[in-house]
Amino acid sequence: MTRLALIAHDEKKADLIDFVREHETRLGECSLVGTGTTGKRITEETSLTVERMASGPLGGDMMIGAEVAKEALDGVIFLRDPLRAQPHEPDITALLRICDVHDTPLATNLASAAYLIEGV
Ligand SMILES: O=C(CO)COP(=O)(O)O
Repeated sequence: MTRLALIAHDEKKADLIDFVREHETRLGECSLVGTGTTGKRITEETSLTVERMASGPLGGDMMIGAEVAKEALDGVIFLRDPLRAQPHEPDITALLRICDVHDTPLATNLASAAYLIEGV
């Protein structure tokens, strides 16, 4: 089964929830993991269940990165907030980097996320 990570910064969480609702059928065929707050909100606000890692600022991005390093993920959708600095920026950069190291599909905006879920 396709295993996907879903992550969004606070300003992008509503967009990700709308995306999940719009693509519920396709995403329902996948196993989903996410950072803490993102996973909680998707689980509460959509029909899908997300396995939750720690919250991003507490190491959640690194936990997702470890899954990528183990090649245990088929893709990562990470809606970053491009307009605000994050306290855990090094963790975010590390996650993006490890996706490139393992050639793991990574979408950081909604348009590319739509392509990603059709392609994985
Ligand atoms: O900060 C995040 C990703 O860098 C997301 O973490 P949360 O889903 O816990 O808000």
